[in-house]
Amino acid sequence: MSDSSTIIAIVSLAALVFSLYGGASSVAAITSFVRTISANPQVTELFRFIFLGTIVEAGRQVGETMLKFGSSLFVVKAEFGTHDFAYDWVLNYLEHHRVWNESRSFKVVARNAASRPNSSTSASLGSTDGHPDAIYEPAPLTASFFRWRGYWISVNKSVAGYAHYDTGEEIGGTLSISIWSRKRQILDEFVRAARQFYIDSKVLPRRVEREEPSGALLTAVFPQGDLAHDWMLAYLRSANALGGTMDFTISTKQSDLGWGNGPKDTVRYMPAHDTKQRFLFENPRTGRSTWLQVVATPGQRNWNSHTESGGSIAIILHSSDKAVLADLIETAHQKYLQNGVSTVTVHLTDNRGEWAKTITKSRRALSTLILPTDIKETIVADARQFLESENWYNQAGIPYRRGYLLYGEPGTGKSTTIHVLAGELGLEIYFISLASPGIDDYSLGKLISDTPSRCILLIEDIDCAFPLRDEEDEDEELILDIDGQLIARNSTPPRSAVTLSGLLNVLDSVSSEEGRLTFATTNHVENLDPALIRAGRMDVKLEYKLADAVQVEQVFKRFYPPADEFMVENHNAKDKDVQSTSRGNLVHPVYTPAEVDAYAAQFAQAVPTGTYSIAHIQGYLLTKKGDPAGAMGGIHQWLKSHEEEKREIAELRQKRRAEKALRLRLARERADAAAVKQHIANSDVVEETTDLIDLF
Ligand SMILES: Nc1ncnc2c1ncn2[C@@H]1O[C@H](COP(=O)(O)OP(=O)(O)OP(=O)(O)O)[C@@H](O)[C@H]1O
Repeated sequence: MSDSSTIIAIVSLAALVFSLYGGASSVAAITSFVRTISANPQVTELFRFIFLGTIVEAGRQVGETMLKFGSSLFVVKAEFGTHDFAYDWVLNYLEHHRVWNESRSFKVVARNAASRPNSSTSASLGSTDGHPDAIYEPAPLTASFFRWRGYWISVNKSVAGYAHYDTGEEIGGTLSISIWSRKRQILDEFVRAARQFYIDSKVLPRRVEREEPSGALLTAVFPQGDLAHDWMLAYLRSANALGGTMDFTISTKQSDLGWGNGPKDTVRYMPAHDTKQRFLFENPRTGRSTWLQVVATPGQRNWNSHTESGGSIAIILHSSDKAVLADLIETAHQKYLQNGVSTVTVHLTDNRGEWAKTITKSRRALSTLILPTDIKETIVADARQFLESENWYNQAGIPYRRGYLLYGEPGTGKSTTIHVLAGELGLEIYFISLASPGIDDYSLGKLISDTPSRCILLIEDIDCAFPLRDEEDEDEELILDIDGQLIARNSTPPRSAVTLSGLLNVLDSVSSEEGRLTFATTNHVENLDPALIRAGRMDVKLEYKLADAVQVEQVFKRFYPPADEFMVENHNAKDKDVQSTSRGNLVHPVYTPAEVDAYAAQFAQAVPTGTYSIAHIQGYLLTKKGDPAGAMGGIHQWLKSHEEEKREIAELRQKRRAEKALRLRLARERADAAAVKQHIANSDVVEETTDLIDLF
């Protein structure tokens, strides 16, 4: 059928339909109209063009379908969603291969390159000018081709859902790759290579939310107040966990634990609350690395005890292997034991009887504590075992608490022992002096209930509270009026407002059954009430004596540790005055360990055993810093002058005591005389005498 006859047929058909509704006259009009336009060659041409177009389009669609079918046999395709780790592997790998290098279409962002997880295509415009870098990213919808191991691969990055405001990381969107090969395993190889490259290059992974369900992640929460929380904190500090964060809280408070800095720094950097730190956990057992994400949630601050509770550290492990989590906890524990706790925190009270101040002291090594035999190891083991035996105490129905009484001469190491122990066990010290103003039965109870469960409660000089009433204190001063009447007693040490029953109540209270170690120290154990020191309240009693020869020798050696390498190298010079070196600000001659040992032995022989405290000896040695020969040479003179000093003090004391006794006697005599006078004045005898006198 010719084109024109087709048109005539179509139009006639339309005319027929129209005639059914429009009538015969209309049909005739339309038929004549169709005839007229079909005679027009331009109209005929137009209809021919439409017809041909329809055929071409149908052919194209058939061809495309066949091409798709054909290419599925020769091309392997894969799609990666931005919300998955596989996306990060592939994107990182593609960027490394500079796939977008030849591109003409970019998205440019201004950002600090260090904060970008995937920024290898960044074009640095200079980061030293105080402005962020420009980072070139492939524009979405740009297809790129590159060759990989002999295969052509095309890459297409679809429009991202949106970019995270803080990090610039894209959320939503996809990345599709097509590998021009019939072999499926090329895709496997490509993904494996991208994954391995990602692991090796250790790029910062993107952040993930804790709530995000993912079979690729493990989440563990460490609640504040639990020991494992402290282990993790110690690990985060040592691993410089702030490496991946841009959000900090800065503190100059010594009590705040910085995560990325040593304890000696004056300014501490801490992660801003609720931000996510990412860093690599190097597993010492397997030698492999796993990315961690850390979220620290602060707890509620108790302004009385200056403690925090209810917070947590959440760890998201970029691994689904639970053994990695176990390894992480073990590593953190080891780190905590090695050097995690480098300071000891001590809480002090104010004069209103409240926890007011916190100070930190450097941790003291166990080796610096000099006690006879193995007392220190025993006490550390005892406390450690107690802390690990909560279940046992609960099962046995025994209150979970332990009391230690350290008694003996001043300066023999009682306080030092507690300091060392706190460092060893990673516990904080809550220090109460019963003689402090503001401490009475009520405030004592409140203070103790405000302490956390795992801590050391230190009650120093506990005897201040309970001097025996029937024994007169030798330093007591009686204040009498002019008539010898007793006005007041003035005595040292000061009396405490705490009563014995108040203290016993506090020690026995339910709140003190939560794994707390109570330490009491005294120089006068004989003054303590037996009820206070009975087992159950004071379970371990340790006597501290004045130094014996072994201890004296050890203190000496501690003062003059072995020479460092520099000193040893120079030791062979003949003239000791010439080969001096400096330790701190002191310039002193150099001595070998053997020489120091010999001086130490002589020194220990010279000091009479059981006569001086370590604090005393330390005081003398401090005047001979870096000079063991001088220390040895001067000891006899020091002992002599010390003995003289002691004798003088004893004589003075004796004199004062005699004077006091005399004053007391005179005062009593005066008081007796005054009493006699008064009695006479009031008595009938006097009245009668007076009457008699009056009579005369
Ligand atoms: N056994 C010891 N080992 C190491 N150092 C000690 C020892 N005894 C005392 N010292 C040193 O002496 C100083 C005082 O010690 P410490 O305060 O522990 O004595 P103390 O027995 O508690 O005295 P006090 O009864 O007067 O409170 C500290 O600086 C400490 O370094």
